[in-house]
Amino acid sequence: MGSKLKTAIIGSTGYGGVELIRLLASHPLAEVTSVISSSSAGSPIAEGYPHLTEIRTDLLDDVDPALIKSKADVVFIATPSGIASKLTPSMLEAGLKVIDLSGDHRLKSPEVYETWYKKTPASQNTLDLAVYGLAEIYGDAVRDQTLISNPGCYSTATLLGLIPAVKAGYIDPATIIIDAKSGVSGAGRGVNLGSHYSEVNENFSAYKLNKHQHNPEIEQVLSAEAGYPVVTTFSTHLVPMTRGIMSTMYATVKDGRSTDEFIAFYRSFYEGRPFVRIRQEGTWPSTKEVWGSNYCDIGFAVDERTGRVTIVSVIDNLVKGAAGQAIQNLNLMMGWDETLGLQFVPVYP
Ligand SMILES: NC(=O)C1=CN([C@@H]2O[C@H](COP(=O)(O)OP(=O)(O)OC[C@H]3O[C@@H](n4cnc5c(N)ncnc54)[C@H](OP(=O)(O)O)[C@@H]3O)[C@@H](O)[C@H]2O)C=CC1
Ligand SMILES: CC(=O)N[C@@H](CCC(=O)OP(=O)(O)O)C(=O)O
Repeated sequence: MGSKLKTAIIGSTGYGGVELIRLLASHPLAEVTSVISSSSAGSPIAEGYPHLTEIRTDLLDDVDPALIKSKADVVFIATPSGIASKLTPSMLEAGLKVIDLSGDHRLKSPEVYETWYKKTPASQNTLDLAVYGLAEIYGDAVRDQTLISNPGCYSTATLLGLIPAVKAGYIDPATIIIDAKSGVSGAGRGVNLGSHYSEVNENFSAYKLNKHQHNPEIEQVLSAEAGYPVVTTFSTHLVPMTRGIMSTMYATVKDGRSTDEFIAFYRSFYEGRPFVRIRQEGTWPSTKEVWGSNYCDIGFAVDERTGRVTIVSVIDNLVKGAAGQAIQNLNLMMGWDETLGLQFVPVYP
């Protein structure tokens, strides 16, 4: 225990924070030495999460940069958007490395952030410092950095499914349509009408159409990869399940590429990246097949009749979409094997 890297979690009483606690409990080189709460400091975390009884007996700490620095070297910030932007400068000043799970440091333009999140943006200086941690694509840039911005859950599933095809010119980026669905834990632990059992159970609803805050994040990355501005239609839906995201993407195929060519190209693109698994022709992934794991599974179907490809990408929103990728980024930041503490077989059925 003594020689492990010490980490702290702000927002430890939320779903993302509690998932970090679960995953880091079996990390070989890192441990959680401080769990932090803005509303319940002084209480044991197991009071709100009895599944942590006898696993974490320590009391929740205050959000105090000096206290956190006295206990840890890296801090995960798993708070609602609009809060990490306020906390990060004081954490960096205290000498902590920061991994932000919220949306506050993903968009490079403060104006774009303000438009989509309707909140006060982080300063341009802090945004310039932040490295976007889509681990399979930008992992090399994460090493030795002090501020990592963990991608959005929908963005992770979507971008891992689209980037290779956009980069290599397999599809026309102007034709991309993204149809995405999430389980309810994506909305966090806070109670609101939209995540109420009676509203969600036996229901399937669209929300935030053309207004979702992950749309500019997806466009920012695809534009950089394409080399020119890309805009996408991005539709989000709530599914009556606890965990899981499925992003189904449609685009016009270039140069008559076949399903087999997509599969072979994506396999070579993600070679050596163990968390992306490409399905064989005729099988498409489902959310249960990645449940509780850090995998992103991707499948393809080119329709010669329409000239379009359908790309299906699934993740567990709380693992690859949040805490798992944050730990993958911690591993990359520290120069460790990216799979440390993340080698879970999905829970099935
Ligand atoms: N849920 C998911 O699947 C994903 C979530 N994310 C992002 O990760 C972040 C956390 O999400 P999630 O865990 O689901 O959210 P939750 O709502 O479950 O938890 C957020 C936590 O933030 C803490 N918090 C609230 N206000 C403050 C504050 N002013 N200062 C410090 N802490 C505060 C709260 O704890 P307390 O009151 O104890 O301080 C709360 O438990 C969000 O930005 C979310 O968008 C990203 C990808 C996926
Ligand atoms: C089901 C559900 O409500 N999901 C959330 C996921 C977003 C999220 O996690 O917030 P960030 O923007 O900080 O990544 C949503 O659609 O807003």
